[in-house]
Amino acid sequence: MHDFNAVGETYVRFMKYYPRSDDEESKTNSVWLKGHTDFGSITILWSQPVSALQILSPDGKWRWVRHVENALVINAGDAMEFLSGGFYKATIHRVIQPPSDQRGYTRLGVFYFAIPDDDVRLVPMSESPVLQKHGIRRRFEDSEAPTAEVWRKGRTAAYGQSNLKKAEENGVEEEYINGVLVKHYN
Ligand SMILES: O=C(O)CCC(=O)C(=O)O
Ligand SMILES: [Fe+2]
Repeated sequence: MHDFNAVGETYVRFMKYYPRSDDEESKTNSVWLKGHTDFGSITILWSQPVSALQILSPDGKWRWVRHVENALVINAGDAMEFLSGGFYKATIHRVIQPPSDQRGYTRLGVFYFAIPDDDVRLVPMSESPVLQKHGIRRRFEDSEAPTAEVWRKGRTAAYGQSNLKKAEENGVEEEYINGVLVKHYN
């Protein structure tokens, strides 16, 4: 599934966030990267001291991911949710302006995005006794489940391009990618 010799797009990203002006912050509501899920299986983030990453908790509150020295933060992604039949939910996370005592620093991010090999079909591992015990939630009929390649290309192509429709109730932006509802949380 994550075979070193197979074709796929597992990658490492190194990213620097520079402090923004008050004008930029007010135009973007202090959101640096909108709420989203990553599309691979897991993402490994090196914990680093300038807080900015938040996750959306099931109670609807955004919570800071606290820095722990030398720790790794692991996010489950879409592929993990599909393969585990919903047992592991893709983490909804965002990046916002750091708390006031940490503003003014350049923030470094180092991320490892593990993505299943291109030819892996994202169907639940229904032979797993754990999933059988907890129940399997399918997002697609197995016959229509996308491969990792189709899913990652769909999600990548959609970045910044699609016309997002604001959902009436809560202001969450939504789009369909290969028949699956993808949400962007502000
Ligand atoms: O900067 C961060 O801590 C997270 C970045 C992120 O979520 C992403 O690049 O997908
Ligand atoms: Fe992310």
